[in-house]
Amino acid sequence: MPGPVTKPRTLYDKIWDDHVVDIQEDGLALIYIDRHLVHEVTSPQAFEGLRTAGRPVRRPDCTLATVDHNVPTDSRKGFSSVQSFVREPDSRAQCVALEENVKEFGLTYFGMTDRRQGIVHIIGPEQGFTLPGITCVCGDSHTSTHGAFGSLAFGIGTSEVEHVLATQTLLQKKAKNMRINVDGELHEGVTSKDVILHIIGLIGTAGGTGSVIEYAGTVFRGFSMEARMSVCNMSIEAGARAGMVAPDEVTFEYLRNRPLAPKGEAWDRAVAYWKSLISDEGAQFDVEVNVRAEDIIPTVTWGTSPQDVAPITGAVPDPASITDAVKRSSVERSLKYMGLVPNTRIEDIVLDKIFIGSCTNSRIEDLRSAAKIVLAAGPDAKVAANVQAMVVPGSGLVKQHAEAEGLDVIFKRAGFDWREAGCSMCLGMNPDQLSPGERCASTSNRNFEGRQGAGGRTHLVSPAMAAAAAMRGKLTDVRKFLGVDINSSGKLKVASAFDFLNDPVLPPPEPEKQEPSQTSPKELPPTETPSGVAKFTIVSGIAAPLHIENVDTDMIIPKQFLKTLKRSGLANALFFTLRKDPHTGKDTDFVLNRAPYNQAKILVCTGKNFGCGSSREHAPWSLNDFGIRCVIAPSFADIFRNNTMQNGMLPVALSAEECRELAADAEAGLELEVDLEKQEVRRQNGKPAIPFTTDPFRRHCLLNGLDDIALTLQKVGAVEKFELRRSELWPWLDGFGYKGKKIPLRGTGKMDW
Ligand SMILES: CC(C)[C@H](C(=O)O)[C@@H](O)C(=O)O
Ligand code: SF4
Repeated sequence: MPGPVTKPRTLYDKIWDDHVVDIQEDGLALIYIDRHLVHEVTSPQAFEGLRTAGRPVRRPDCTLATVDHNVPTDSRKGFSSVQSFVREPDSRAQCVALEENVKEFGLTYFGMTDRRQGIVHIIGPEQGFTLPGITCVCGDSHTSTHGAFGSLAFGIGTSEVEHVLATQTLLQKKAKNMRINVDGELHEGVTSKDVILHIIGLIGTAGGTGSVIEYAGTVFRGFSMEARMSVCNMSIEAGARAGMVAPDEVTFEYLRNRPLAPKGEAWDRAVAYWKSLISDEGAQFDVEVNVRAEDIIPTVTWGTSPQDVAPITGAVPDPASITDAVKRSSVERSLKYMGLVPNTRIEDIVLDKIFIGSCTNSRIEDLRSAAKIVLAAGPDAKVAANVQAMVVPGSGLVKQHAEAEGLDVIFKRAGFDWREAGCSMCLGMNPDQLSPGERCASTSNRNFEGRQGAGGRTHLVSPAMAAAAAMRGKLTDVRKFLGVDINSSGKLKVASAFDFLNDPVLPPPEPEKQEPSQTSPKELPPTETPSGVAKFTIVSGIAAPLHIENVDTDMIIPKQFLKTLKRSGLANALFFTLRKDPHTGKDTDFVLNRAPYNQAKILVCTGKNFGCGSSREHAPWSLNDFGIRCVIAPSFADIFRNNTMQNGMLPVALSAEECRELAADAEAGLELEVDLEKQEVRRQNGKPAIPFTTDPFRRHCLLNGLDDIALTLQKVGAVEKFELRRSELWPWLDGFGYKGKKIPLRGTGKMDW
């Protein structure tokens, strides 16, 4: 008898199905989390929450912590303690808090004297903590990096960090399946970074919203793990929930013998399972994008969004040629911030700083590719006199590896600064920052306003392009160092990188309407459950209009305010760079500084993709502190939307037209009323209320002020049952540890935990 016909599934479908602990009728699932990475910026409030509720960490064996964002990258030769080494008091407080928390909760921790310390997204793969087929989370948006191993890896906010620490699960709605195929052969000098920048240029920073991207095609198959990680890393810049590449021999070879990878018989069992992790023939993707490898050439960004890309042979766009008014004004704004004149040739852009580092590009292969260009410039070639250049390896082990290969010597001889591991000038939470007006070619992933320092200007590039830029002092086509005949490799659709401005590859995003639920309130958890968050029923009051697209969370709250150990006190930090004049420190005329909008309870944004970028829950915290309880926009970035609802706030997605109408009401001084029970926005001008939809479970929780963690803890039986099954099917996921496998450490030889 023929067996049951199973529907072909995607790689994402398979990992999802293998992790569902419990599913509600409305499709919201409780999924098990196999690996949790923790860093000092997004965890203090989560640990504090556990402490207050008297909850332990459920799976310390599946949790790994390190310090990365705040650590100074100065030499640690004279290091004696975190207290004396981290001089900036708020940075120090976060590092010390993590040290205390890992001790109190019994977690594995790579501290500053441990050579395994580094950026979370570098150390997870390096240790074999990241494995194929797992779910992996971290309070950090670039957790998407780990999807390169064929895992479901995504960033979460601090409330969700607390949820995972307490329950080892998360409440999730299944995302859409999106596949990006890049086939053909890349031109010489074109790297994984150019590929992902090109893709983001094509689909835009909201192109992947609500989706998990699978990267497929010959180009990704041919990529090393390092290259796949750089691509998956920037999935978040494409708006996606996660990015992934199906595991193959390249993946297995990378993982073999890593300290935390399975060994012996467990390894064979694991590989057999990992080999099943491919999208089946005929599996359905909701969105599919095809890119020709030959169309990609070294790519850079010119503006303040990762989608503002241009081929190195191109020029800065001219707003005058853009018909769409919102896009035109966004390009004008970017060019003004970037200090660039329309039509400037990209190769004429002169730089002040070069940064080679970050979780996108600070692995050994990245450093090799940069060093190769330095060498190609000639044995005595030096960094151009007008620039300062720095290399920041992603982890202590990458640094050690690079030094063993002599890469440090190549860099130092040419005049690069060779630093210790950390996030460094990617974000500048430590002392490595751009000064106002300084222009930097950076191998990081975000070129937002003020990202690398207030007033700093960032051009995103590959490590090889960064090295070329360092040697020439301006943005430079790296192929000039490789002896490539640029004209012959270029029957290129050079305009393609600008095409998104007028001709998007993807259809414009639909407003986010939810399906009405089948779930009856009876089936939802009881309202007597211990309540932890503020209720949201009706909010009425002043609405502030905002006409910006892709409002990123760096813009909502800049990095200097992420150093807090609390969830409150952030009202003044909200939209800080827009609200304060950088020179005088005085209030600008930004909408939230003006009466009556300084009393706003609702924010109406007419641009799509509100809250994109970083996972910082500080963004909704600061909105809340300011008094804004509801944000209305055409679409929201996934992590931001979750974060708001964790804080008793409501994101309302309406069509662009409806948002424009409500913004017009706001501009006319008319108040709005948002009613979650009735799911409508009421207006004062006699026009009909505008209906909206919210996920039924979330609505129930908001209306009743329910705390997710308390609700999930009621399902502990299902979680235990799942864990038993997990131990049987995937035994290598349990109880990792370094017992008996201690890596000798520098200095005292003591472990940090
Ligand atoms: C600090 C953290 C919340 C943040 C992120 O989520 O991405 C940071 O890593 C960043 O790159 O902005
Ligand atoms: S994007 Fe930058 S700041 Fe964020 S984790 Fe990566 S290196 Fe650190």
